[in-house]
Amino acid sequence: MTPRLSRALPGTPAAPPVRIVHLGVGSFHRAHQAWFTAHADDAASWGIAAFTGRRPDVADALGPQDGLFTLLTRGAEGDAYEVVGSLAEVHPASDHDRLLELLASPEVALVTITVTEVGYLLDADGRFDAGREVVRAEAATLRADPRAAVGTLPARLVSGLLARRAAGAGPLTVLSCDNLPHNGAVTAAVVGGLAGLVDTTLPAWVGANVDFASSVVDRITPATTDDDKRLVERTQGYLDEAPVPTEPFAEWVVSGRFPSGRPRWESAGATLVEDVTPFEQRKLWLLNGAHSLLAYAASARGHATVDEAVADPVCRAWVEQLWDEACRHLTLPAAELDGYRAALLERFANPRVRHRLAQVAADGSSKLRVRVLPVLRAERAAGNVPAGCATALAGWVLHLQGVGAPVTDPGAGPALAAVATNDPRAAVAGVLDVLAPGLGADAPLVDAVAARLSALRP
Ligand SMILES: NC(=O)c1ccc[n+]([C@@H]2O[C@H](COP(=O)([O-])OP(=O)(O)OC[C@H]3O[C@@H](n4cnc5c(N)ncnc54)[C@H](O)[C@@H]3O)[C@@H](O)[C@H]2O)c1
Ligand SMILES: O=P(O)(O)OC[C@@H](O)[C@@H](O)[C@H](O)[C@H](O)CO
Repeated sequence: MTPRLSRALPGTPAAPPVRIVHLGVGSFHRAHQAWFTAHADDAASWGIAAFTGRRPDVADALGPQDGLFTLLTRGAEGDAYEVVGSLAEVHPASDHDRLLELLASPEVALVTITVTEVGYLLDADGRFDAGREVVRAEAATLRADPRAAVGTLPARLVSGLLARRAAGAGPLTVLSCDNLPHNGAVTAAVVGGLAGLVDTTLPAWVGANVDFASSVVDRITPATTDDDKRLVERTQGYLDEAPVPTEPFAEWVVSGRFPSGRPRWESAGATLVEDVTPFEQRKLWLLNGAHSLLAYAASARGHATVDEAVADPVCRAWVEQLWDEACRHLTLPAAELDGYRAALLERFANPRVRHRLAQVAADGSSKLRVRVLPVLRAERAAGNVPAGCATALAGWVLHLQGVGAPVTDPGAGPALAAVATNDPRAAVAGVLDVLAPGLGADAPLVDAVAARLSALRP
């Protein structure tokens, strides 16, 4: 019988002591932060206790494997396999007591996060949505009992910080690794916002003790398939219920103070900077902007994966158009941007990554605000009507109308209501207003998006 991957198998790495807590252990955390941590030259001192974001699936799969998983790195020419050992513990989100115990320990220096854009509970303007029912309910729960089990990211962090303050466990860094602009400041704002609703003395303690670091993260990591599991079993001779396919490229640009220390991630290739903004805009506007454009507009043309889409000259021209628009507003040197674009096209074209457009398409109502709207606003301020942005937005309208990738977006209610009309201009104006109140009154923009909508409709 094929053995299950675990630390009992010969040659597998030992579990390092836990000094990092991660919230939201999906595929990306394992391909990125867990991999960088395992490759740092002080990896033996930095173990991760990882918690799922909501459902227990990943903890159920990784528990019997002692946190080990196979990273399946899919180069254009072939695969490489590596057992990653930095996850020392894996817990379901429901194991709140363990989260509090860890955050109350002075050994724990860092909390890292990947809970998707939606997990931060932001409103349309990107601010903490303190008016939500779930926020009010979890604030009341924590006021009544600071150790009570809570489920949202802000509430889990606030209850953990209350436990840390009570234990006198010292300062801590909270490091967001989600695709959000200013992810450190956003995390500080959501934690500060909820902290004030729970205990009026907590925001000052947080201000003095918690370092909200920022990072730009990059590694294209599609969801695991059953084929990936079979491939690992066939080639590696063990069963892994949770291998992670990813691409060879990996980038991490980090800015923070790290008062209680951190792994030497730079020894594994990460870049430590004072300000992540130029890298953040480059990545979100070029890589993620193009991804979202393709997820909607290329899936409407019948494409299923990113590599198929960029092999289609029509889709590739849309991407180049969007990139020309974005590059007019990026501050990095032109030669660097040209190199970045060329490398991106190569990464997108990797036929073995099989990144499904339907996966990228999820949660468009949150993603488009940070990936496409900033470029659109900059272009309109410069007097341009950007055709690439218009294609991305027209693709989203079409997607909401049921064409192309399916809609998986709990926040799409108002946009779905806006597109339920036979009048293309009204649908476009309604969607633009949902994305940014007032944008639907921009007649030249509405005309451009409506024209693209007619052109894209199959
Ligand atoms: N996959 C990639 O290529 C990639 C690359 C760069 C950055 N990221 C970032 O990582 C995030 C996760 O990507 P992934 O590939 O690991 O996805 P995944 O589906 O494998 O994991 C998502 C994780 O987020 C949690 N989550 C989802 N919605 C949540 C919510 N509302 N509240 C709390 N937790 C929630 C899930 O429980 C899970 O732990 C992305 O949304 C993005 O911000 C991903
Ligand atoms: O992970 P999401 O859902 O935020 O976005 C889907 C992709 O655009 C994204 O995961 C990219 O592959 C990634 O940002 C590359 O580093």
